[in-house]
Amino acid sequence: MSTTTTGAHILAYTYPASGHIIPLLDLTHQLLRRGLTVTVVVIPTNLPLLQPLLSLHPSSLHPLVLPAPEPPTPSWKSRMAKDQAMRDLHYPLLLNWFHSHISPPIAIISDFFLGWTHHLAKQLGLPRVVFSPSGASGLSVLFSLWRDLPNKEDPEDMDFQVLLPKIPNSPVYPWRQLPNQYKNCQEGEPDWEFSKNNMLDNFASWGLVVNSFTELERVYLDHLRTELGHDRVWAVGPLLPLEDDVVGSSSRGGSSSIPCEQVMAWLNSRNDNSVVYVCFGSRTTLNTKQMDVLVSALEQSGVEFILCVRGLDGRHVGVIPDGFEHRVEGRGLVIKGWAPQVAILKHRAVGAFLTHCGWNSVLEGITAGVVMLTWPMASDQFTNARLLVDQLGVGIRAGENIENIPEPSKLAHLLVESVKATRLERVRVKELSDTALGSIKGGSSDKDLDEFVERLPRCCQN
Ligand SMILES: O=c1ccn([C@@H]2O[C@H](COP(=O)(O)OP(=O)(O)O[C@H]3O[C@H](CO)[C@@H](O)[C@H](O)[C@H]3O)[C@@H](O)[C@H]2O)c(=O)[nH]1
Repeated sequence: MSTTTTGAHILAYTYPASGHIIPLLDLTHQLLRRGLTVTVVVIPTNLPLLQPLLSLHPSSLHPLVLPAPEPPTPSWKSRMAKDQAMRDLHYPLLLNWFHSHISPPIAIISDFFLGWTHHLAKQLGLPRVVFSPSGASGLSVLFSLWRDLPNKEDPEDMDFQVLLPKIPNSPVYPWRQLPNQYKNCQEGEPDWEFSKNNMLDNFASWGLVVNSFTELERVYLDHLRTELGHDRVWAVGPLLPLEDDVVGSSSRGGSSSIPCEQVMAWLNSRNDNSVVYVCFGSRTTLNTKQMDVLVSALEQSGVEFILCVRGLDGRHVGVIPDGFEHRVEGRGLVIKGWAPQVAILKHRAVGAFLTHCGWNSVLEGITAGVVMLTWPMASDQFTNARLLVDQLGVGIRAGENIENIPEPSKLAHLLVESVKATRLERVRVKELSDTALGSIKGGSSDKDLDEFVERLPRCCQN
């Protein structure tokens, strides 16, 4: 890592969802360590997430708290409606803030769901850098969909095959597995126009920083360079809390519902690679059938496990049946709420991870060197699962959303297999873990980050 002496000031604008804000804050940490000054835009509820970083960098990190848009009654019609309201509220506030700042940022880095910031940056005469919390393969699919706009004739045909021949390995997806923002809205609707423009604005931006590493997704990164028509694409992942930052890894993205020490003590008494960690990210809830299958498989399997579950207010979701925790007492730990995921995955006792394949979970699982049982549910997760199983050989297919819910006995068998020492996936994922760690410790991602930081002040002189 090189430390810049320029102290350039940049604006990092986070999208308010855990899977998006966590990696951008980890990137901010890296930029601060390289000597940049960073103003981070957050909505009030996310301000506490900045606290660990603020205590490490009190003079070079500045929060800029902007209000969240007021929800209409009864609530938002769609995520896109909420995103548009945020744009309408934040755009003029940011413009004013820039104009009144004595030493304003020289560049804006913002999440790919904030494509409209391209126009703000343009109006200010600044470069905008896209931050992708998804991998290069997932992003390639999103770009390809919004550029080529594939459509199906029969609106009911969820099995309609969508061919994406330009992307490496020419993937084909059934319509049902396309990201919601694309498959659930119709051309001509306001949501559609907003989503399309918001995504295509990312194409027009100055640069792209991806939470991935070259050795993991080389062909997709190259594909993105070709599609964008320039080489200002930097792979800087896996973005993680620093290894020596105990606070960072135990409270990343939120405070744990159970004290982290209690979870670590539980894991300390287990054998190496014996425990399966089960978690479906920050927002996915299981329906009743999915939950029934999962708990019954965990019971049948006899494996040791940590199960992290969450329910979202007002949603009809599967719940853990009465008596389950008692029946698995001694070999299963249930965390209701937020789990210290990175700390759990890094523990030597954890050997496998049943995951929905959110990209952060994928990178955290790879870095920790655990075998992944894949059960993708939505957005880029089907792409991520294919990468893990078919291309990297470090994952085992377990399920697919509601269309492919495994039999409890089949899932129980996979849980047992996933912690076996002899599985080839374990050998491969350990190697990939070494490569991932090498990339951020002086390797490809470290170099990309250095180059990105060096090019920032220069890009502003052009
Ligand atoms: O109890 C929990 C649950 C989650 N996490 C963390 O929260 C993040 C979750 O991110 P991810 O695994 O990517 O899942 P989602 O929250 O579902 O992420 C959304 O954003 C990702 C990045 O774009 C996409 O890949 C996903 O498909 C999308 O659902 C990870 O860092 C986890 O370590 C915890 O620390 N504790």
